[in-house]
Amino acid sequence: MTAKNWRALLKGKHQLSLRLFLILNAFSASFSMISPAANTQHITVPIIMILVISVSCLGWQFLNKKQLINIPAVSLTIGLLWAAHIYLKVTGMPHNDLSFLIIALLAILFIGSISFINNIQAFIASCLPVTLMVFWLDQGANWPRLFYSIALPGFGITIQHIIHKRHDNFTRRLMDKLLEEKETLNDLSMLDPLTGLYNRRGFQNRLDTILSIGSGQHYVLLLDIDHFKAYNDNYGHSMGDQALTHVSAAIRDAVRSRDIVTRYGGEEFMVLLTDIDAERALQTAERIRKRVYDLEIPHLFNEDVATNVTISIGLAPLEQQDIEEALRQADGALYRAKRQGRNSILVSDSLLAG
Ligand SMILES: Nc1nc2c(ncn2[C@@H]2O[C@H](COP(=O)(O)OP(=O)(O)OP(=O)(O)O)[C@@H](O)[C@H]2O)c(=O)[nH]1
Repeated sequence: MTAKNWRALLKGKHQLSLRLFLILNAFSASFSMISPAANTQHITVPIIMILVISVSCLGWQFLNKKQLINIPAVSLTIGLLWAAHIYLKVTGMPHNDLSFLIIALLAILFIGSISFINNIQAFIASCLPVTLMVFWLDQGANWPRLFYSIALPGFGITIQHIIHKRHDNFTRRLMDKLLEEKETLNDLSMLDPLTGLYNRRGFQNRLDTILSIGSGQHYVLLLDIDHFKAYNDNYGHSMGDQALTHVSAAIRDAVRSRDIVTRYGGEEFMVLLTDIDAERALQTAERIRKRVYDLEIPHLFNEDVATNVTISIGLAPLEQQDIEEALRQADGALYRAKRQGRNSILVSDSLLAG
């Protein structure tokens, strides 16, 4: 998951909180009209607007699931409308009703805190207008009680917000870690564990990238260790593994970083020389052959070839991005190199014809 996806997930979570906020406000506005907390004007313009806005936003969100509603704007608007409603109610009363003010304040704080536990800005936007209005209407007569009514939920939501933030951060870190490990596993699944070279999957992955860029001429080398069965049979499988590792490193060192070196089979390697001409490709093949020879890994059973480990190489051009055909041509050249005495490089018929 990318940081972008994470942000989208958080936005989705906030939109869900907004839905709860709208439902609670619609419910609360309807209830205030049917069963008002004080016997003054029941139905005010602000309370009708709260109901209309809440229901409209809910309907709009239901119809346009992918469109996000501006949460601070909606919560501030509803907060201001509640403040206006309270003002109209209180100014219609013969004297200030503290219990009405406290019930109104607690109701708004309850809706804000239960909906926006993970969105402190929206909580403030929805509750601040009412809080200021209630303090202003009370004219400081009962400020300790009002302050207590705000301080308690305010403290609660702050602590809950911190806990939520910690949970979110923990989940985020956990996901980053899992993502990192997935990348590592992905990389590992593209590498041969013995030699550290690309395996066929890794090769295909790199090849796709190179072909999509699509510039220059590329050449394929197929390389095979000579009489490796005899090496294994006489020196043992574990020595065989060591020889494979050294040969792999020699091949890797003999080419450029942009070339792709692959363990193609047991003791067979493939190199894709990228963006290179035929002459340089042949020179590179010769450099590889010599590097392996110069390793001087003793191989007394290399029959008539040498007394150390050697490789044979087939070289073919990659034409029209047809890797299968290039490999077939390189394999033919490798086969002939083996028949003609090994420890040598032969080029494909297609290259000779060209
Ligand atoms: N030690 C070791 N040996 C391997 C591995 N993979 C393949 N081999 C051996 O490589 C040998 C390949 O032998 P062959 O295909 O008969 O060819 P060769 O003996 O090299 O003869 P030519 O290719 O004709 O020169 C087999 O003995 C395989 O067991 C490996 O991972 N480790």
